[in-house]
Amino acid sequence: MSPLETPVFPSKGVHTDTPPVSLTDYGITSNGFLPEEAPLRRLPDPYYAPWESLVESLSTSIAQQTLRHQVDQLPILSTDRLTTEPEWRRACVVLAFLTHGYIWGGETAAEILPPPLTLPLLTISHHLGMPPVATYACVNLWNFQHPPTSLPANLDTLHAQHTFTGTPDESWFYMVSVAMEARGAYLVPAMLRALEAATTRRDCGAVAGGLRELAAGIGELGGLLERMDERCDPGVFYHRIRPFLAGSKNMGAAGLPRGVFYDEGQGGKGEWRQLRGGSNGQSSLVQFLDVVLGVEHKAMGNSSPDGVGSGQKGGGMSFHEEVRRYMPEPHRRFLEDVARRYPGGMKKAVGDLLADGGGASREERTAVREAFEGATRALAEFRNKHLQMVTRYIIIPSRQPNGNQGVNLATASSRLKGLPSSKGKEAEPTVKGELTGTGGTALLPFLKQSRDETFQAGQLQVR
Ligand code: HEM
Repeated sequence: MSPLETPVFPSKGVHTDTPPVSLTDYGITSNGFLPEEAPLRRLPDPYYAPWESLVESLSTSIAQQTLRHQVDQLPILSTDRLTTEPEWRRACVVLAFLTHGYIWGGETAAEILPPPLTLPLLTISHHLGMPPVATYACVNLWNFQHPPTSLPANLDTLHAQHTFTGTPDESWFYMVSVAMEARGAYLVPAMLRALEAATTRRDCGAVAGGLRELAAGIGELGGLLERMDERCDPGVFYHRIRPFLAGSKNMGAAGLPRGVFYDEGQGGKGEWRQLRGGSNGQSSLVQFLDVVLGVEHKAMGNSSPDGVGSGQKGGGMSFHEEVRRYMPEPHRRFLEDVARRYPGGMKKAVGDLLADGGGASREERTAVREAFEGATRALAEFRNKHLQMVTRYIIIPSRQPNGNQGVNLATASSRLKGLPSSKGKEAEPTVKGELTGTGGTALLPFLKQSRDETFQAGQLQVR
């Protein structure tokens, strides 16, 4: 059976090979949340040549500060000629790069996005079920290339199709995530089977085996994460790459007090929007691991309005819940359906197994408990590695002068503004100045809370 035919949600209590729902319904492939085939390199219809030629020379136009003028001259192209999903995704990648290049690629931030960008981008993002910005899907999931004989899990042969800076560091930064998504892909069907074994068959051997597999898989993801240092320089990341991924939320200090106006032409029609920037926090794979284990995140990014004019508010929602809106719609739906199908995930299922035994021996129950604790520890350790990386790539460079250029628009917004933390207190002034993530989060307290919530999930009540 191929991974695509793996039963996802067989009827409860019945072990059947006929899946009522399959992973393909959620856009999940044998590469997990990555597409099955490497993304298109170009839109096939020559009608889209104006977009393609601009994105091809993106880093040069940004460096020469000609991009805005070129975008302003673009014709307003229709999305009617996008016929397949890979084409819609390709169009999203192209316009997301052009959009962030337009906003952040000048002496001052551009507050107004022109109709040649906004009109097609709004239609495309609506089609894909994501906000009209450079999401994790645009810069990572749909922006890679690899040789035909290689697999996307092989980080050494992966390259980004597009970057803002033209640096190998930026390509590597994106490709580390792509390799992680590919490496973790097998965990999706494997963990659904383990959840099924825990909740319907109550098969201790399968549950313990699945959880051990999960711990090992997370360890591999952590190994890939640590390879970031090989080819992505922290100074290049902080001063040159990261500013382009910034959003329009909490960006007053960078010249976007109202966010960005998406000008839809027709005499001033349009909307001010405040949206998060591109962040790996939008990875569906990592959130899937949380759902599987039953990790509950309450940490908030911040209390600023989000999605102004769209009727959506960030307030009251945890960061993890909020960023699901930045995932492709089928992936978001998948996470919601899995959480609904297995409420409380493994934490609840393992707790139930341990509480009533279900005929399992003491040894079997001990094995399940230890495997569960090991898997949650592995995910918390992954988050610890990530925290260390954030220190190396954001906290330390934020103390050092920017040797490359005078103005760094997006980092200007990172200065301490006394953002409220999730506990309602002022954000911890751990490091003078730099405290917010590209998504606008009060950085270190938020990441530490996410890690601690993962450790807490491993504390089973039943003994
Ligand atoms: C140079 C490397 C990296 C840096 C500097 C970095 C920075 C950050 C920052 C600032 C946040 C806070 C949220 C936000 O601003 O949106 C964040 C969150 C997050 N990042 Fe990274 N990141 C890096 C690499 C990665 C990679 C490769 C992954 C793997 C997919 C990842 C996964 C996450 C996740 C899942 C969150 C949400 C918080 C959590 O669930 O623990 N990051 N990251």
